[in-house]
Amino acid sequence: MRVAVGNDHRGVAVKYRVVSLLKELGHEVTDHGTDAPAGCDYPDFAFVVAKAVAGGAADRGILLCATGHGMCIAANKVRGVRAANCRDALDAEMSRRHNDANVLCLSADLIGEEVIDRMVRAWLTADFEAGRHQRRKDKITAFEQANPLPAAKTPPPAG
Ligand SMILES: O=C(CO)[C@H](O)[C@H](O)[C@H](O)COP(=O)(O)O
Repeated sequence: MRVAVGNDHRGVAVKYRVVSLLKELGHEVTDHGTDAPAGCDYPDFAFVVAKAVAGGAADRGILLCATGHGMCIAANKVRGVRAANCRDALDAEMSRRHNDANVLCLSADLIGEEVIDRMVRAWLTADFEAGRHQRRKDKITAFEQANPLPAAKTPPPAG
């Protein structure tokens, strides 16, 4: 799978671990995150990854910040993105099975490394169940199409 990854300054170390795991699992990774410890702004990275997924340049996205909340809020502003901020492997798996989440948001501060590994593995292997969940997903898509947000502009360089 082609996986776009993004992070702010709080997610640098965990990003390296996630990128390494993704490569080990055979995925093609594009790292859109910062490598610098200097404070920066999570929306700059969330929008790049979300647009890569929504536009088809990536199959999935993974975003990391201190809690995952900021990344998740920002990513879900991009039409076609279904970002889920998850805390454990079952949570991540359910975001795929019921919600067809295409972006996984992770907390770099609140989740242990081993749990993050399990989450990434579970999220990448779980399939959308469709069925009744397809109807609900379709309602979200229809809402997005009826209430379009303005297209996100390319964010300025971080820093
Ligand atoms: O948006 C967030 C929290 O809801 C992200 O986790 C950010 O990483 C965090 O807010 C950054 O905080 P900092 O004090 O500027 O490092």
